[in-house]
Amino acid sequence: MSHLVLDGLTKRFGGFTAVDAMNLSVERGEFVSLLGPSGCGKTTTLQMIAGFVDVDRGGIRLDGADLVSVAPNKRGLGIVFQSYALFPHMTVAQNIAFGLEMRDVPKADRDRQTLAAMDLVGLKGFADRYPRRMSGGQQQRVALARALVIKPALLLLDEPLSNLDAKLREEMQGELRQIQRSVGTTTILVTHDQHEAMALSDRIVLMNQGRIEQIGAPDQVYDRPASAFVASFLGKTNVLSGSGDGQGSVAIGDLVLQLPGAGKGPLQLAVRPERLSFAAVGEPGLEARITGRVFQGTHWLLSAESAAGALTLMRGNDGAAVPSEGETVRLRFNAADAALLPGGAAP
Ligand SMILES: Nc1ncnc2c1ncn2[C@@H]1O[C@H](COP(=O)(O)OP(=O)(O)OP(=O)(O)O)[C@@H](O)[C@H]1O
Repeated sequence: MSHLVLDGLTKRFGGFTAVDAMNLSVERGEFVSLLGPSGCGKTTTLQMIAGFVDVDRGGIRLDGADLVSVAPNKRGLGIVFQSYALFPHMTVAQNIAFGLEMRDVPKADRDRQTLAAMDLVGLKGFADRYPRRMSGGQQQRVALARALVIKPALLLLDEPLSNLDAKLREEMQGELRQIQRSVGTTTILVTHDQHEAMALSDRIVLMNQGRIEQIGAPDQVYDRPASAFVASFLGKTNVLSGSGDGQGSVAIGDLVLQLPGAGKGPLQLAVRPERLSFAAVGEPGLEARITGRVFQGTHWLLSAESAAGALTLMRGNDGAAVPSEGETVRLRFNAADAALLPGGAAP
């Protein structure tokens, strides 16, 4: 049985549907991210799981038992928000121990569990510190320890790292993942940051306008986007126009690829910039004119125009010549690196 199940979960605000019949099953110990643009319904979904927003239709089940009818404070969930929401008048240890106190855990056990939680998040020795004398990263560790110390059935994280600067955020991502693995708590993260979702998650739920566009492991949604929306939201991608012969052959310029499942007539393919390379002399390719190039340290990002559409490609900074603006190149890619987008293929 899945640990957490959302079954046709729906939320409306007036006439507006913020979350539209969402179905999702999360396994025990899984780290799942809800990812999508602002306003797509991520936070509303998380808030329904937490019990802070009422469910209009559909169900939420934890270990098979209905969660919707359980009061928010009885759901036994650990929650960390973007704002640390620590009690300013309490020390780190008091902040962390608060949930245990509410649950009438005896003092000796409380102290032991609080110390263990501080250790877990790397805050050993901070017991008597007050939150205002701590950095943002440290405060967020306290919030995480406070959420985990009650051994929650689920850990709900709403943009927990977005107040931190880029370098610290990256460090904390690694730590958060490690901590989650070591405690094994089923975790749902809300984020609009694709890199964060890819770095942390076992699976990503890509949302758009209250609906799920795709669910899959990070490499799966990145490499095999199910829609043009997913392809463009998750990293840079090229949407190229081609034409199918109805028998699995697709022509993109002079390049002909075998793509089983491709229909007849005009269609669209998503190809990542890093999967485009230059065709060898005499090899068929898609002709493209370089329109710009930007140096990024480890690589160059080149923009180009072709008959199949505008595109972006990458060249590693490995000493090889990089074409200049105005130059014409011929590009190729493998059929395995192209994702056929729905809607583009005529029957
Ligand atoms: N209490 C409310 N009353 C009316 N509309 C609401 C309410 N809460 C959310 N909404 C609307 O529902 C939609 C989904 O909001 P939600 O906060 O879930 O999006 P989100 O994906 O988490 O976005 P963000 O990343 O900006 O937080 C938005 O259009 C929002 O304006």
